Amino acid sequence: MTAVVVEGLRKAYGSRDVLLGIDFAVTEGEIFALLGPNGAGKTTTLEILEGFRGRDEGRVEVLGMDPWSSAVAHELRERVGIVLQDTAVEPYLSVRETIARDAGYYRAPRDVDGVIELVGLREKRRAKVKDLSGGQKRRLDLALGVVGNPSLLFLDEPTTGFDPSARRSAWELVRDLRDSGTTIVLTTHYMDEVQALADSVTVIADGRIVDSGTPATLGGRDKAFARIRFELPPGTGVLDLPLPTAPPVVDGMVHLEVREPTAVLHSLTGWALERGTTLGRLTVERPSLEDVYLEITRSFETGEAAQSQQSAAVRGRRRKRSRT
Ligand SMILES: Nc1ncnc2c1ncn2[C@@H]1O[C@H](COP(=O)(O)OP(=O)(O)OP(=O)(O)O)[C@@H](O)[C@H]1O
Repeated sequence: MTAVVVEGLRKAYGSRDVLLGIDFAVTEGEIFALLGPNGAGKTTTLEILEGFRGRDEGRVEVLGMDPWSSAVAHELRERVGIVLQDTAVEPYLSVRETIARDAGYYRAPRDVDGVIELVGLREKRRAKVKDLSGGQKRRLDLALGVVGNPSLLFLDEPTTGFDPSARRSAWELVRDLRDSGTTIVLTTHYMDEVQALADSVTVIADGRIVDSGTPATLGGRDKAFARIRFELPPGTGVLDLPLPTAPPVVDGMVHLEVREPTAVLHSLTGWALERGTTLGRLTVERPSLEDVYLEITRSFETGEAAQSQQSAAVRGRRRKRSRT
């Protein structure tokens, strides 16, 4: 089953085309990551899916509904959770009061104390919102996104400002939500977050989809050459190595690139052991998700710095949830 369908989606702000006909689908029960450089059009896409922004062209379905149709606004609010980059909440309410108040807006909310536990704010449940740290405030945002027990959850850069251990807990929470059947659409600039969480990934740049796949296959990562590096054992030369051709040696390290490293490693390590020696500082690496992401988006980065500043400047205005 498909939770979100986007086909031929186009959007312009004035004369500036921002989405140039994008297509993607989110399968029910998966964590779907929408990635792209600053100004690529991710927030615009999310806002269209969330029903905060209209589109110029294309088909958009969220849980089988058109998010821009006012007839479904109530149903969408019941079934879709949203964690924005910064949610406005009453500063003088306590954490528990804030969550309990939001819970009251839903037909079948989660248990308030259960949600507080889930996001790790038990110690802070009586603290006023204004006294929370940045990371604790983001946890509260997360709590407000899930308290309605949504079947689809939008997470816009959910762990920005979290310390490493809070990020791990947030990842666990997101996985738990997915495992309990919630579909999750995530945007983030952290590739380790994508690697840890995403079932599928779509990269958008300059208003177009430029690649999609899983964290393992994006950018042909699974087919990329493996890089093997090791120190040439003392008293040996490259020609002694059990390899068809002599590999390059840079700063005393042998550099090899092979499609499938198992057999090569087997003969190299066997060769070293037979000689009673080792392959010092041996590493085997494939390109990381960050490497392939940077490669995919490299050509789109130029000229985006100015756009990104513009993007930050307009964010405040757009995040007021007005329908435009
Ligand atoms: N309300 C608006 N009016 C005019 N231009 C806008 C508006 N909102 C966004 N833009 C422009 O549309 C482009 C896409 O912006 P968007 O915020 O969707 O990108 P993004 O991928 O979310 O970026 P970031 O990673 O910086 O959050 C940017 O060039 C931005 O300046």
